[in-house]
Amino acid sequence: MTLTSQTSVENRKFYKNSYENTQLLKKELDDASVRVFELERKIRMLESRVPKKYAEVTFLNYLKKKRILITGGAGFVGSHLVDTLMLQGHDVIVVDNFFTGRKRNVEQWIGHENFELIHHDIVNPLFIEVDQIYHLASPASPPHYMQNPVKTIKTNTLGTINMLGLARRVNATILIASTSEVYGNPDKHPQSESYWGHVNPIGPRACYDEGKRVAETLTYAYAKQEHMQVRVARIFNTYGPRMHMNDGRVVSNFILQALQGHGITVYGAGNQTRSFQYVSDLVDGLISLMESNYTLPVNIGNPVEHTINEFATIIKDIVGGNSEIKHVAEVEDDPQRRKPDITRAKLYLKWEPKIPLDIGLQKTVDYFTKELKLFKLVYSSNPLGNS
Ligand SMILES: O=C(O)[C@H]1O[C@H](OP(=O)(O)OP(=O)(O)OC[C@H]2O[C@@H](n3ccc(=O)[nH]c3=O)[C@H](O)[C@@H]2O)[C@H](O)[C@@H](O)[C@@H]1O
Repeated sequence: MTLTSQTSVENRKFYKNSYENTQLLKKELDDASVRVFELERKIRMLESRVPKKYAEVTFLNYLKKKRILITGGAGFVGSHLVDTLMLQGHDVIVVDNFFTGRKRNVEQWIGHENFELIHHDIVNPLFIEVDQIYHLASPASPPHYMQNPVKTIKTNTLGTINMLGLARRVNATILIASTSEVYGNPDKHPQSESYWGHVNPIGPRACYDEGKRVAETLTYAYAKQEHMQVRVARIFNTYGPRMHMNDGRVVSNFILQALQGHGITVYGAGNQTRSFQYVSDLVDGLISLMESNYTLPVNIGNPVEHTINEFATIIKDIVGGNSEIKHVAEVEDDPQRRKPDITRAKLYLKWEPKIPLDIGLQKTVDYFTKELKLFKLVYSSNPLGNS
């Protein structure tokens, strides 16, 4: 064998060995990740056997402590409201059918003496004793509410009747979570509460838009006829941690796409606008409204408005990476401009949003980064998703 051919054999051997070593290391790393994941699961299981540590809640005497029902309390917004009201020291009862809500969102309170979780669909009547009701139950993301439009209408009509009936029976104050969607594709800008809206009653969004409009109508009919204490919050686009990975709304879609280096999907030309509020601002607004004496609808939203194109760039800049912004088909009846006029909230609730978009988005990006890591670990250890 010549010297050159001997060297090339050695080179091949060297590369083969280092390739095999890398593959071996990669496999060991993957196995270690799975083992860490399984150990974490075991630790969680063992921890569940020892008495749980809860965040410290304020002590309220029986005159100040309220029994508060939150329908949809295991959902994205509901669970943040649960946290705040629990920390304030109230008795909190969550009712959820877990269609879009998750036990995981409220697991931090399960077992606490002030907390109760009821698996129940509010389309059926509910008989409990409470002082206040935050009625949040309904899917809110367009792909979710359009998936079963009849159920969405039932939840917002029958469900609302049941909750108004409960409030009447026990003389509770009830807050209805309405939406900016009652303004439809608005021909007035920004939208104030006196605007009656521009809704297509037979379009794909109608199940939600009209469902919420009927919910408002029912609320004021009950208030007038039964002399009840009612509050109506018209909630504008809201984002933050605990949004579902499959939520389908723009904030979670764009962040997850940017984090994974996928194309950022702008629907249509991207000139449509939205104004985004961080979830803690919404929670403060809802509590201020409930505690006020104001009975007419109030917009709760952040008036800082962006086009969806601008929003895609903002998220891309925060996340970094190489995602491209790609334009895909527009969605039917997509509202073209949306921005709340919050004069009423400022005047009657002394409320306005505090969290700037960049701060709120950073917290949301951090949340989705963790969620994605967990999802990948679960998936790699159990690709069929069997439990
Ligand atoms: O986020 C919310 O709180 C609101 O979200 C929805 O209303 P919408 O404004 O249509 O919410 P998104 O689905 O997040 O869409 C916002 C805009 O982004 C666009 N979009 C969405 C998702 C996506 O991947 N790409 C994209 O360009 C949509 O076409 C739309 O113009 C709900 O219908 C409201 O009830 C709810 O208050």
